[in-house]
Amino acid sequence: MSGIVQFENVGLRYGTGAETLSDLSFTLAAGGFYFLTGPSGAGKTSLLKMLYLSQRPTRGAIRLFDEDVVQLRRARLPGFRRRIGVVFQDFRLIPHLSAFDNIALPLRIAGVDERDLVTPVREMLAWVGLADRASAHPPTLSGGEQQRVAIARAVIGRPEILVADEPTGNVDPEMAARLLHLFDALNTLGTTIVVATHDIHLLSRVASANVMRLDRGRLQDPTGALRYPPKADGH
Ligand SMILES: Nc1ncnc2c1ncn2[C@@H]1O[C@H](COP(=O)(O)OP(=O)(O)OP(=O)(O)O)[C@@H](O)[C@H]1O
Repeated sequence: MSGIVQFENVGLRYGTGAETLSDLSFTLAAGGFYFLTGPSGAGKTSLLKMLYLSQRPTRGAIRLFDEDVVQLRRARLPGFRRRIGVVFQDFRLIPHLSAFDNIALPLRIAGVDERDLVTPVREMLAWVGLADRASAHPPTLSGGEQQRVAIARAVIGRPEILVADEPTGNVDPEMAARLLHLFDALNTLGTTIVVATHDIHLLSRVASANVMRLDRGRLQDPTGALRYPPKADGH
């Protein structure tokens, strides 16, 4: 098995300065749960952007769903992106759409019938604790509420990969645990999960999760756990 995501000697340089990310080589197994952690500025968001195809690497190879995506033609990008749910650090909700309509968006884009999307959207609103805010618009929601709408929108279409950048940064510990449970449930259904977080308390909450640590643009992988299959001796 080759993994759903493969990075091979990937490097990223913004402009003409030093590389922001260097020598990234790892494989994520389909159906795995991965945390990406590391200090502020280590490059977590930059790595995720390459994974969800909003940033091309300056060197190296990236394969998604068993296809080389570095030289992907622009016309093919939407097809790949539809298979990846993204929770952006800055949410990126559509301000003139209600919470309900923001969450319904991926289903509408996928052509789901209006009659069939009401129940899943309402269930998702309830799951993230916003059942009574369905008609509220993002500018009238708190940061934590907006974050929960963003998470609901990212997971509702059951993407093959879910990428979440600091998805619990604006919520209290109880809600963070609930959201993580939602990711875990999605993972059980087969979605590969990648969560970038500063919050080291989150890391122990998903027993099956692998932890990827970035430090100054390099991945720390002393045990080789990011290789699939893992090394036979477990070290
Ligand atoms: N578009 C860009 N142009 C130039 N430099 C950038 C750009 N995006 C990020 N950087 C730089 O790349 C480095 C890594 O940033 P990145 O946002 O990936 O780190 P991070 O680990 O996600 O940080 P944080 O935890 O604070 O969100 C930083 O030094 C940042 O200033």
